[in-house]
Amino acid sequence: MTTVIKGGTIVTADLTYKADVLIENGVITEIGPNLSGDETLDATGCYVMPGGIDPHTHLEMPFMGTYSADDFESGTRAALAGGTTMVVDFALPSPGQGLHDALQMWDNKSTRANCDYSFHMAVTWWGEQVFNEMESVVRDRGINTFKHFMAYKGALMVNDDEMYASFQRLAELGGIAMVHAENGDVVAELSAKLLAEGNTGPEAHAYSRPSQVEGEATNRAIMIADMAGVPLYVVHTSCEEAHEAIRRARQNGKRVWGEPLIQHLTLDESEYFNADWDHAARRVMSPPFRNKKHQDSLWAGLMSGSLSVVATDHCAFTTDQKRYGVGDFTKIPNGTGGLEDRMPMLWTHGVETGRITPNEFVAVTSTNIAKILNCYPRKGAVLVGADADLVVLDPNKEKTISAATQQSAIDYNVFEGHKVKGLPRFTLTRGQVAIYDGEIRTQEGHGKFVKREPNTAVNKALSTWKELTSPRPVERTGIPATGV
Ligand SMILES: NC(=O)NCCC(=O)O
Ligand SMILES: [Zn+2]
Ligand SMILES: [Zn+2]
Repeated sequence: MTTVIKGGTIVTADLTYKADVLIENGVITEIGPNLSGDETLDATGCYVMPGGIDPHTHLEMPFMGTYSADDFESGTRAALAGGTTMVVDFALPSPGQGLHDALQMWDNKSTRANCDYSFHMAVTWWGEQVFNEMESVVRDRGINTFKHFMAYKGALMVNDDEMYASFQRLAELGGIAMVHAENGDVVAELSAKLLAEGNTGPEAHAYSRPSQVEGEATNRAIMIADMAGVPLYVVHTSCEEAHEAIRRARQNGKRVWGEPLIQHLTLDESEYFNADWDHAARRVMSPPFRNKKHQDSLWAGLMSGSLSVVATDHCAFTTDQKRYGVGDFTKIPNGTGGLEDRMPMLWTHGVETGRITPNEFVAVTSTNIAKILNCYPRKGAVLVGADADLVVLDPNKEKTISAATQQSAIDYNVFEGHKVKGLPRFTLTRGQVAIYDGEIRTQEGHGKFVKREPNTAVNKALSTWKELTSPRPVERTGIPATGV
């Protein structure tokens, strides 16, 4: 059975051209004019693009005394409805738990996925077992990215010595370090002070995490990664201070990538000052939403290339779950949704406004991610031989975002009421049409795990450079006799 996508304009990270796309057994087999197949998808007036890759999700994650509400079934259904065809979730060992043990739990949950997925591994504690298991996680399981939380003190946070040890290990293994960059010690101090002064509401979450805590931690992680000789990926970059650290590091030749979220690009801190407790608490996430100055910085980073990708950090909690934090903002589960909305929100606020081009849109939602995480060109490409993970985006299709019509399991949407233009006419996951003109045709269990090899070109270049410039003894001709 073959499928042809006919009459559309192909938009990739570097090209825009008219052609049909032929798909057989889940992969692209031909691109060109006048193709035909058993099934035809009419893409007239549409852009045919690589499906989105969301590099940062937390599906059914145990966190802050509960589990995030979207699992691999509802989460990947939401993803496909919005044009995203692959998610990368974080396998999170609890303190003392082995990495393979945690992976087993994520393997069990992910069997329900509707689209392909991969995992990042989190380093939530440090010891010989973690050091040893990292090797087989990279070599046997095909996971080359390891996240370190510099915040969530007393829970997931690791200290600088642990981070440095883990980064060095990753440099040896050809992996990539990731960080949640916030100074967890300062956040803990500020939170305790705010609570003691009677600041218990959701707005205090934002007060407890000013942009300086993120800027400091981002810069610290960059310097530690540079000393360890490992490439660094900074998740959910939300502010100018963090962006500035990334921008400066990149200009100085360091291998660093920054990942803004669609929430930080389009929603601001005024949400926390809403008089309705539920409204504000539903938007509690770390880092918190910022002001317009920070948003402009993030947009400029995407336009100039100092920031590389756009994610969601999809970690959705219901209103009831958010209410665990009534009377104490530190108990509000941190996280917001966005899987269904990332692509349409970015198209609307990025492409429709002229802030980014359609090709840049493809780069930051898909191709750059596939290249950094090392699954390109199987993913993130419209090329013969690539998986047929595609979105046929209709630039004239509009909707108003509403929890009433969303795929996510939660009872609200942080983008509620936002009008978006640029929606999938079709979304294909390895050739299977999962979204057909608004109709959900997802298949639970269709998704497969995507292995990602270590030692990317960036790893090789960085380790070559580090080796070349490493400290070595000076060769001297005349060495004086030992003094008495
Ligand atoms: N971001 C957030 O608030 N929740 C998800 C966990 C994390 O990435 O920090
Ligand atoms: Zn985080
Ligand atoms: Zn996250």
